[in-house]
Amino acid sequence: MLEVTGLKKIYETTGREAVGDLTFQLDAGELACVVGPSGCGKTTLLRCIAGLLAPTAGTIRVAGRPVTGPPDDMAVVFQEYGRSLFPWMTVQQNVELPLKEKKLPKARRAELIAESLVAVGLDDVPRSYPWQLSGGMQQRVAIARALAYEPQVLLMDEPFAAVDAQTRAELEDLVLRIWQRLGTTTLFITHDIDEAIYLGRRVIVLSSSPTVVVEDIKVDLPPERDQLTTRALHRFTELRGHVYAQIQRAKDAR
Ligand SMILES: Nc1ncnc2c1ncn2[C@@H]1O[C@H](COP(=O)(O)OP(=O)(O)OP(=O)(O)O)[C@@H](O)[C@H]1O
Repeated sequence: MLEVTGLKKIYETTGREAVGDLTFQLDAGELACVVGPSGCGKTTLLRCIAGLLAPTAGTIRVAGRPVTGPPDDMAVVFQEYGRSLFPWMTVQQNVELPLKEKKLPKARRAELIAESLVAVGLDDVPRSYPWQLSGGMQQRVAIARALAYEPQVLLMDEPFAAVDAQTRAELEDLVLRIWQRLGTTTLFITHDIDEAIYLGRRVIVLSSSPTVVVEDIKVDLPPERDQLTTRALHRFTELRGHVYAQIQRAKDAR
């Protein structure tokens, strides 16, 4: 569903090689997390996949089609929910906007808005404005907007970095529930090793810039995740230690 092959990105303005040579694939329905040291090019990778930035070399394909601009069948949830929602539009209107772009008929739009707001637990505030909601609720709106769009691939760029720890745990479980129900191919970028292991069925560990894949780990934890019991498993601690060591090694190798 998603193929990144030999991706390289040099920022022309500074000559900085952010991404060196990245290759990985995601099968349809997979949920993989990407972790790496700070500044290792995670956002650069995401922008290239989302068609917002042209790679210097290499190719990205979604469902076999090369990405040359923002793909129709992809949705992105960014870290900064405050800046990704339109403050003059209600929750419902924010969710509806990309559906209008997709030229869906009104009745279908209404159905998708209702379903996605129920999925994120916001069906009681469709007529509120983003600024009337908490940070966690605003990020739920951004997730609902991505889901309503019914993307083939969902990209999430550190979506919970700006919310408090309790809201973060709730939103992580929300992502898992939705993924288990819809099976959307999801690439989740985070700097948080625990979050990557908790959510991911695979964790792709990146090196420092110029970035390569250091390791692609299969997370062999029970498929049903629980904030308390999963994180208390011996295997969870082992995986965390392993990923941490890999990232330290990647940093030291600079
Ligand atoms: N527009 C830009 N122009 C020039 N260099 C850039 C640009 N954006 C990012 N970089 C550089 O590319 C490298 C990777 O940055 P990027 O933001 O992709 O990393 P990141 O892993 O997302 O960082 P963080 O963990 O801090 O979120 C950094 O050295 C950064 O300074």
